[in-house]
This record gives sequence, C-alpha cells and structure tokens, in this order.
Amino acid sequence: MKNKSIIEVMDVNFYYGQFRALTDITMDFEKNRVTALIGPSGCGKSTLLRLLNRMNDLIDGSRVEGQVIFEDKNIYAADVDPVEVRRRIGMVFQKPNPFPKSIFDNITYGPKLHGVKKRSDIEQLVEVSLKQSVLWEEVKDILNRSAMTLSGGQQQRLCIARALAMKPDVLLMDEPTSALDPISTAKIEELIDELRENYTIIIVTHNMQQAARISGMTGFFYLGKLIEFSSTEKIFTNPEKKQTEDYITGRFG
Ligand SMILES: Nc1ncnc2c1ncn2[C@@H]1O[C@H](COP(=O)(O)OP(=O)(O)OP(=O)(O)O)[C@@H](O)[C@H]1O
Repeated sequence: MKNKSIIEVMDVNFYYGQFRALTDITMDFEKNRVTALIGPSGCGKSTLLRLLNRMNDLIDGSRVEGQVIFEDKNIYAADVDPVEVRRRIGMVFQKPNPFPKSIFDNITYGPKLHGVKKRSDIEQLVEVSLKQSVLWEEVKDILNRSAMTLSGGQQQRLCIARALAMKPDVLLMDEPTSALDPISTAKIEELIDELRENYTIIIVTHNMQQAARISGMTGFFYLGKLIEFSSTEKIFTNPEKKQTEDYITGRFG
C-alpha cells in the first residue's frame, strides 16, 4: 500500500551555471519509506538529494526551477528559512565527517545552537540518539573521548546519531556505506531498516544489492532524467524501461 507523500518534487530543473544537471524531475517520496536513488556516475543522484534540503544553495552559480513541496510548502519559497529546512530534513554524507570534538559534543552541538539548554535534556538526547543509531553500548563509557578515535563505521553511526539529535522527519543519505567495510555496512543497513519505522529515508547508492535489500521504492536516473520510478521489487525484477534493465543487469554504468 502507498504511504502518504512527505516530499513532492514538481517539474524540477537544476543548473550548475549553464549546465543543466537535472531535467523535468517530478516524483513523490513516501513517508516512512526508504527510497533508493540509483544510476550511473554523474546522472544527478547527489544533486537531487542535495536539492531536497537546500544544500545546493551553498554552491555558487547554481539555480533551481520548479518546486519541492515538503509538508504542503515549497522549500524554495522566499519566506522559508533554509536552516530550518535542513533541521527537518537531515543529511548523512559518504565519508563520515564527525566534528573534531568529543562524542558527546558531536551530538549536542546542533541542538545547543537550536536552544536546547537544560543539562538533563541534553544528556537524555545524547543517550536516545546514540541508542537509535545502535552505538550507545560501544561508546557509553567513553563519551568524552574524541570522535576522531572511533572506527569509520562507528563514526558513520555517530554522524547518523548527530543527524537524529536534531529530530528530523527525513534523513538524506549520500552513499553512506561506500567508505565502510562489509560488517559496518551491514550494521548501517540494519539501522536504516529500524529507522524506517519513524523516519523517511532517501538514499543514494551505487550498490545495487544494497538498494534491493533496504529500499521500498527505487528511482533510476540517467543523464539528469528520472527514467523509471517504482517499487524496488518491480525495478529489480520487471522494469518497464530497457535502460533500467541494462543498468541493473550490469550492462552499463
Ligand atoms: N558543484 C558542481 N559544479 C558543476 N557541476 C557539477 C557540480 N556538482 C556536480 N556537477 C555535475 O552535475 C552532474 C551530476 O552530478 P551528481 O554529483 O549529482 O551525480 P551523481 O549521479 O551523484 O554521480 P556520482 O554517482 O558519481 O556521485 C555531473 O555531470 C557533475 O559533473
């Protein structure tokens, strides 16, 4: 059954200067669903992901046409605060990028900036976020240690905890496991499956098995266009378009 949409992308074109990186993208992201964005290198997956929380605003010369509706409002409307958009729609990057601070401070940095002050609230937030990202047991006794001393997989789970501490509705993940070993990758995939209960997750991945394992919906992109968007099962077993089939069977890309 189809869940309610949380983000609707309507007639979006995206430009880096003169170069059009996305053409006529229209798609809905369902609430509490994992959606995978797949396609060959340079097809625009990361551009689309960054566009969903106005991360592309930070790139000089970039321009968006069309609308991205998040809970009934265009996030590109003049009166929308991009900082608030990014709080509600969080992001996890390819390479774990903890702050060079303690594990504790990594989690509390954003919430403190947003006005969470009470010590007991802060401690509670640290514990809950680390439990949600299944890191608590490994770090509960070393919260004051530098985040940089954690393994890559632990750092990525810390980055997920840091994003969750902002109490987002949506998590955008840009190839979150591509820098990780298979065991850490499996842990993050399990985590994504658990988070799906309470969050909407949109993930860019180059790993076809990963898309098939963790997502409910999959969008296939090619040269800046959304070629096919359907249930993951359909995309991987019975795609409508030849380009999709060629890509998922490894004939190109
Ligand atoms: N900051 C930028 N300035 C100019 N062009 C860019 C910029 N970022 C991306 N592009 C171009 O936009 C197109 C889409 O890039 P994007 O990173 O979205 O693709 P992708 O599908 O995520 O690729 P990959 O899988 O390799 O990460 C590419 O042609 C890329 O060269």
